[in-house]
Amino acid sequence: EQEDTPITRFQQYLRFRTDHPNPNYTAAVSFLINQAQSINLSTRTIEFVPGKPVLLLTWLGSNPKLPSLLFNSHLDSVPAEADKWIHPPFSAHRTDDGRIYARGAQDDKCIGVQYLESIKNLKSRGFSPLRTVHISYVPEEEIGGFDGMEKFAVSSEFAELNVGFVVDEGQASPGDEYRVFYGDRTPWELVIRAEGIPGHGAKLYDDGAMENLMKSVELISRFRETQFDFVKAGKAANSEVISVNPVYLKAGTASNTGFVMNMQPSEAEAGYDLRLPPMADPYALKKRIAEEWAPSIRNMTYTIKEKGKLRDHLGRVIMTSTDDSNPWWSIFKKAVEATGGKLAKPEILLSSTDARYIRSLGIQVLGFSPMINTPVLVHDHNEFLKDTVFMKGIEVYESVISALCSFDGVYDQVI
Ligand SMILES: CSCC[C@H](NC=O)C(=O)O
Ligand SMILES: [Zn+2]
Ligand SMILES: [Zn+2]
Repeated sequence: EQEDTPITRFQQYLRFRTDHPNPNYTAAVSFLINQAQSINLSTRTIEFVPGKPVLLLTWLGSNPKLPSLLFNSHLDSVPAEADKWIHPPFSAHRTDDGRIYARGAQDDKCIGVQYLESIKNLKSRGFSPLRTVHISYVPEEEIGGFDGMEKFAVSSEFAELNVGFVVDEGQASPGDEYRVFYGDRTPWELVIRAEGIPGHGAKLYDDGAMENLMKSVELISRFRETQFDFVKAGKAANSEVISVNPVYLKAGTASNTGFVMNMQPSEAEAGYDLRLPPMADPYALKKRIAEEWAPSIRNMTYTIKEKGKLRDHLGRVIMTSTDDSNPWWSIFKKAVEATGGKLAKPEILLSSTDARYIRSLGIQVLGFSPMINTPVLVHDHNEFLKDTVFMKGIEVYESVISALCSFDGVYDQVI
């Protein structure tokens, strides 16, 4: 007979194929609904986009008028190159020394199961919450959250939850202090295009498209170096500077065998993954792009797709305060410490999570995944989490959830 333990339940959840590019959410959501019903949580599925469900679980508080708490995770994961893994990425194989290998083991199916397991334990001890606790499972985070959290966050269903404070995913910590994140970087998809005079490949002339584009590519590389130098000099963390990384180059005239080699093309284009930390000045950067990186005098144009906002509706920079003026922070910190854990200095996250959509509503979010002594393997081959770390995480959430939902203070929105 198959065992049924928190670990086997974690393994079951990891085996659902919610990896991109074709995540199947149906089976994973039914599994979670079953788990939730077995501990008497109410369940609700909302499809803002058909086939892309948001699952919402609720544990009603004794004072449901108080702003609620939301614990969020995403259902989807990035793809895995199975042949490059030492154990198949969807087998959730557990080694003799307790490593559970699976895509999603760290990012972020661990927290999705830990939330449920910790509530199960709290319930079995007879604990009941003062504030209502919600758990959400959203689709599409890994590809930007546009059909997931972005729509959920602005929905009437979300507004009705009256959320006061949110905990979302964080990242593993190789050391023995838990990492916690008070802000994300905002992604911009930047494409620069150059047009120019076409001509014979043998001729030297000004204003060719490739020449125009390459000048910009060099300028952008130089800017990238200045940002990276701050990091290398120890003046800023990687996540505190603007990163701009080339992700594609497109130019040339196609031939049957590849490219026509004696023609200088009339169009050329480059794409960048650009990330802005919350404290960056988006206007200054846009000016730089317009005047230096894609100036019309060099026949250049550009598009920026902003995948999230840097400021809330009142124009405030979107960050969660992590000092003792914020009672949610103090309660969270003490709750982690009560389990014998220590928090590292709060950080900005290098990448971007769904937390940015909630922060842009003016609601505070901390990014937290309780994994210490664990190498950071998000989106990497051989992603794993140790069983002991997973089990300890359940205990940490028991402490965090019970402390936050017992907070009876009046300071419900301290930004
Ligand atoms: C364009 S938003 C993409 C969101 C994605 N999140 C996790 O990796 C990221 O690249 O950070
Ligand atoms: Zn994630
Ligand atoms: Zn991810």
